[in-house]
Formats: sequence, structure tokens, C-alpha cells
Amino acid sequence: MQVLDGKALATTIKGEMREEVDQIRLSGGNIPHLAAVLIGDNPASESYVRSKVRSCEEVGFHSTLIRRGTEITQSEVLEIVEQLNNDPDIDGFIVQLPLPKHIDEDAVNLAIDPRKDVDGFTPVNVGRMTLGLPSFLPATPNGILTMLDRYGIETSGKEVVVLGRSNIVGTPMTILLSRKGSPGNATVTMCHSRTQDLKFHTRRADILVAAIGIPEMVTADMVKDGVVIVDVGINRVEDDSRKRGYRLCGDVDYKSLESKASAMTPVPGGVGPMTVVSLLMNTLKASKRK
Ligand SMILES: Nc1nc(=O)c2c([nH]1)NC[C@@H]1CN(c3ccc(C(=O)N[C@@H](CCC(=O)O)C(=O)O)cc3)C=[N+]21
Ligand SMILES: [Mg+2]
Repeated sequence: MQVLDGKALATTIKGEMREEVDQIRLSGGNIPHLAAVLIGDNPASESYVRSKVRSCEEVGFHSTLIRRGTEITQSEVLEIVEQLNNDPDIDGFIVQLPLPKHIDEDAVNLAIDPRKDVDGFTPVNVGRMTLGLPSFLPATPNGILTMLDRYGIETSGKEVVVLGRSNIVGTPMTILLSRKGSPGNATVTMCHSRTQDLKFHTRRADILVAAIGIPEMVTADMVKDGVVIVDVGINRVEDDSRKRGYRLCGDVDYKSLESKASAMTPVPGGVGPMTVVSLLMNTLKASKRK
């Protein structure tokens, strides 16, 4: 089985980006500047945002972290978004999800200027993506496309099964893999919590994308020999034998799939680092607007 090493690929791509940023600096161009808004104290969110900021430093971007407590009000969040929309020094920004329960995520998303929406979550970018127009593509699906492309995994004419229908992974993944283009041109089936006879669908998959958030749900009996597995899940499972008290695992039972899959992304070190790289690529693109 081939390990689809997202961490190594992310390092390679970040090296390429660093060279491009060096060129921009030498020619006196605009250095990309990403801002991240982090609200509350969700440990997973803190770790993701930290890795985004660290990655900015690695490639030579400017970055700004805006941190606020859970007690923040809806209008205060909207005010931060408005400031970032209007700050000429900020090329792109993200508001880390999930937000505290009393904040309306849709209202916050709708307030983001699509030109700075490097997550690709706003209606303008989702619409443009769906129509095949230039847009900021959502980071996780785009990271997966980049990985399939760089590893030379053919998608044209393949049976792809996507598990999950979220706005940030399942839905855009389905759209992007079924569109004309490369990677693309796949026959895509989207499955979710109401799907009947899940195994019927998953056993037909040449490529299986798991984005459901249930630890190790996909097992060997659910797939055919030679399947390519993309595991989007990042679950923290209690484990007293670990120093941190938990271990990370995906939505796929990696051990039982190892002898059946032809290629698979590990967790950690698979899709996660590629997500961060896609965000950087979108920020670089946003910075060229000026
Ligand atoms: N506005 C917004 N945009 C996002 O793109 C967004 C978000 N909110 N909320 C949460 C999800 C999740 N996400 C990840 C990013 C990096 C890793 C990552 O780097 N993972 C490492 C390890 C992570 C760890 O050690 O916990 C890995 O898989 O190897 C994971 C998950 C971005 N998301
Ligand atoms: Mg700049």
C-alpha cells in the first residue's frame, strides 16, 4: 500500500511557495498577509490555528492572530470581520470554526468580503466554484485534489464515494470531483447519515473520501481490494497510555485497511497538512489582487 504522505507533500509545496515569496520580496511586491480569528478555547481549534500561523512563518507570509474569549457578542465578531474587510494590509482572513453556540456562523460567513474569503466559504465563492468560475476553493477539498494530482491518482471515469455532506468538505468535494477537469471527471456518490445500505455504495468505490467525523467507522469489509482511501477525519479519542491523554485517529480503521487499500492517507500527516497548504495558496492568490 502506498501511503499518501500529506505532511511530506505539504513541506515540498511550502518550499516552492517560500521561493515565490522570496521573489516577491526581492521585486518589492506585496507580501501575503493572512489573519485568523480564533474565538473561545477549543483545544483542537487552537492547535489548527497555531499550525496555520506557523506555516505562514515558514513560507515568509505575514500573519495576524486575533483572539477573543467565548463571552464575545455577535456584533463584536461582526465588527472584527468588518475591520478585516477594510484593512488594506490584510489580503485574506479566516474565522476559525466552530464558533461559540450563541454566535450565528451563517451571519458571520455572510459578512466576509468574498475577495478576502480564503476559506472559500462565502456564497459568492461557493457559487463561483459550482459554476466553474475562478474562485477561492475550500481548503480541505482543494488540498485533497492537490494530493491526488501530485500522487498521480487518476479520477477520470472512476467511482468516487464521498461520506459526509458538510458545507466545508463533503459537498464541495462532490462538486469538484464530478466537474470537468483534472482531477475531476469522476462519477461521484454522496453518502450521509440517512443513506440506506452504506456498504452497498462503499464497496463500489475506486476512491473513498471519508469525512463524517466518526472515529474508525470505515472498516475493511466495507471496501473492495485496491481502493484509494482519503481520510478527512481528525478525531481525538481518549487514550490514557498517551502523554496527552488522547490519540488522533481518522474516520477509517487504518490498520484493517492497510492490507486492502492500494493507497491511503494517514491521520495525522495526511489531509490536515494539505488543508493548511491550500489556505496558504489561497492567501498568495488573494495577495496578487493588488
Ligand atoms: N474557518 C475554518 N477553516 C478551516 O479550514 C477549518 C476550520 N474553520 N475549522 C476546523 C477545520 C479543521 N481544519 C484542520 C486544519 C489543519 C489540520 C492539521 O494540520 N492536522 C494535523 C494534526 C493536527 C493535530 O495534531 O491535532 C494532521 O492531520 O496531521 C487539521 C484540521 C481546518 N478547519
Ligand atoms: Mg502585504
